[in-house]
Amino acid sequence: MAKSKYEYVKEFETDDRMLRNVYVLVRIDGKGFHKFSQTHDFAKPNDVRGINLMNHAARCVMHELDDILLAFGESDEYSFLFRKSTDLYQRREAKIVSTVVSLFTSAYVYYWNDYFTDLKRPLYPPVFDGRAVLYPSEVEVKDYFAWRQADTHINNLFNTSFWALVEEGGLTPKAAEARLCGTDSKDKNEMLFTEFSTNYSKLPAMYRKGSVLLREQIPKDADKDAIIPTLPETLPGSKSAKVIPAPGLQSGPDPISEPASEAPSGQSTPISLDSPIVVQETVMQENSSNSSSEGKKRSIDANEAEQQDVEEGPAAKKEAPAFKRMKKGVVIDHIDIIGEKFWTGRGAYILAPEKKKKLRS
Ligand SMILES: Nc1nc2c(ncn2[C@@H]2O[C@H](COP(=O)(O)OP(=O)(O)OP(=O)(O)O)[C@@H](O)[C@H]2O)c(=O)[nH]1
Ligand SMILES: [Mg+2]
Repeated sequence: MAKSKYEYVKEFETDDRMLRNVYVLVRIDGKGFHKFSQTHDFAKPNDVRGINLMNHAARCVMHELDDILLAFGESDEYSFLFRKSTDLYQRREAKIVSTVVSLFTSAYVYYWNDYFTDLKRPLYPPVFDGRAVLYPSEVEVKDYFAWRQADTHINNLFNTSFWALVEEGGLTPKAAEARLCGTDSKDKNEMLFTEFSTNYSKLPAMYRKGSVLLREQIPKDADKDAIIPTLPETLPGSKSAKVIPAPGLQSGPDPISEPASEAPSGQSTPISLDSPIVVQETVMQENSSNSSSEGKKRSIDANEAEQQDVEEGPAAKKEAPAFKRMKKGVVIDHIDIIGEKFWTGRGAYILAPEKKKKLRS
């Protein structure tokens, strides 16, 4: 076909294909969410409706883009890690970033009323920006997520202390800030406990640790939304996310070891691991009469499970609950991703070596 005389303008486009064989990390962040949260009367310091809506929007992104292995969200931001060998849009940066941002933002607005049930739609359109960062090795990927989760911890402890002083203690914001100036984590924990009877480590893990989206095995017949558990105290009354208030999801005693002194934002802080909430096992327990043994079957692969159903026959099938038939799904949890325990455990699949794929020439 003959080219039009105007077609030469295409030559002005820049080639923004990102380097191959490195991890692609896309982070989105709400623009002016300080004002947005005030305008929409978000609870301070954490609005459970807002957090669950962010989580829902992030899930939509993961459902759409299979190459995302892991996502982490806190406050008004979400990070998405793509597998090293992703060939999505031939790794063109603008296409990838704009797709993530656009899908996230439209889902945020689309599902708004499921969470903010008394307001049909946001009072003005929320805006998110996005960027892509390339990480050459597993070391930087782990440190990246440690950085974001340490940030969650530091900000949340500060905000919890700040709003306790203002809302319960009657201090002005300025006085509260002055009171917290120079304090470390231990001081804040102590203040919350002695002055406001708040045991910080017992606050919902979703506030303290952020939200982690993983790809794991889920029951084959599970509705992709139904598998998303939420802390009982965070039930948003969502219509689209059928929340399972699983018994194992209460925020129990949580021996998080606080950093000795406040690290500046951006510096990894040694936070110890507590017992993670194992979502899959919780779901299984709900369906199972023998929870402890059934819980161990969480790693059964979909084909393997179907095969077992066939081999074991109808008698075995009667005893075996339906969830033996598994598929990969997106699950949400609020666990420590700082430290090796996560990366060698539930997160092991994320950094596992990929099968060699022929690269496009
Ligand atoms: N009250 C309340 N505020 C929240 C919540 N989540 C996020 N925010 C607000 O969103 C802000 C997010 O921080 P930033 O991204 O640094 O602030 P921003 O106003 O979005 O600024 P830019 O990202 O630079 O545009 C927080 O400082 C809070 O003011 C929430 O659950 N409750
Ligand atoms: Mg922001």
